[in-house]
Amino acid sequence: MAFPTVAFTKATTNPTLVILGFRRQIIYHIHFWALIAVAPLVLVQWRQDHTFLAVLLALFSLNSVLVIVCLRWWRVYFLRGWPFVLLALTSSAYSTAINGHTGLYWAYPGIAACCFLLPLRESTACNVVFVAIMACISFLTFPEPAFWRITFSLGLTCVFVLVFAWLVGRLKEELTRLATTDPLTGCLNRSQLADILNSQIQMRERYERVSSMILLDLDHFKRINDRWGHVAGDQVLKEVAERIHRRLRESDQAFRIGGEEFMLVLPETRQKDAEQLAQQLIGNISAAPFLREIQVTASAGVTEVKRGETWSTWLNRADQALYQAKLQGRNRMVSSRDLVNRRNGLPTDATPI
Ligand SMILES: Nc1nc2c(ncn2[C@@H]2O[C@H](COP(=O)(O)OP(=O)(O)OP(=O)(O)O)[C@@H](O)[C@H]2O)c(=O)[nH]1
Repeated sequence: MAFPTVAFTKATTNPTLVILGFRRQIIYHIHFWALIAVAPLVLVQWRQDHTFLAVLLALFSLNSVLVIVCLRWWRVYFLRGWPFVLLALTSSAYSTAINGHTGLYWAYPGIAACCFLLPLRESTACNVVFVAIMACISFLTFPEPAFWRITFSLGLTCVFVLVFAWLVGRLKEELTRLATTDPLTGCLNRSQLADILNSQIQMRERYERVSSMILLDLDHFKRINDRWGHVAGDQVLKEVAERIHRRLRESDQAFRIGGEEFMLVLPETRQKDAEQLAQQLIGNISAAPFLREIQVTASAGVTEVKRGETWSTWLNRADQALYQAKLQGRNRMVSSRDLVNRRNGLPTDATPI
């Protein structure tokens, strides 16, 4: 049987968006199948003169339709799972109180859905309260042996599904980490580069917040590989990343965007401060040899984001500055301001380290 699938994300290479797409699929399917199962019961309960229960189930079905429509046509989910959980658990508790076993059966899928719709802490709290309420109702409704069986089986279902949901959450985090970081250096890879640069551009457009970028490239890295071997080259890259991370702020982000090329995104940092940081990083890299004997230098291009530019033009300006640093003899930083000054015939302060 073919499941009703919905394209919740356009084809994307951003792992965070892919995960979000899967989450929406889960939410969609839970609401879709619950609607099919519960909608006919509105009529059944209405006919049995259980008006309050019929109203609860009608509200539940209405909420499911709303969520399905929002997800399918607008790809948004703003209800955060609470209406589903509250209506499902209240209906099954109330139905158990008036219908006995026929209501109780709905408690099990209700518990499972709760674990996937709410964050872990909220679903744990919600399920603990629900099992306690169901224990009270079954104590009053069923003989004592049945009360114990119901309470333990509901509790065990809770534990199983919570453990499963927790593991799925861990798996999701781990997959995101693996998909967004470079395994050698631990820096971010290119997968989220456009999103992160775009968010800095938006901060510039909306709130006049200034961000800067440093492109840092190791000099003559091919020679290091040729002379010391690829394994040593890998070790150098790893240590360069460590030296970079040691110097960065918590809010800064370091990407490895090519073999020996790093990109640093510095929120709330003006060009002048970014230039200083680039000089310090280049100094740190050349100051002490790697693996005790490998002398490494690096060149950098620095630029601040401008109003109205796209992330690719911003990156392009940094790239041109880096190119100039290489042309001017390497082991130095060139600022994009210098390029503009040079074009206008003004003095530049490209700084050899
Ligand atoms: N060990 C190692 N080497 C890599 C890795 N990725 C790329 N490289 C090497 O990095 C070198 C880059 O060489 P080039 O692009 O010519 O740059 P370069 O020698 O640093 O010269 P300039 O950038 O012009 O100073 C190549 O030899 C690649 O094989 C990696 O993950 N590990």
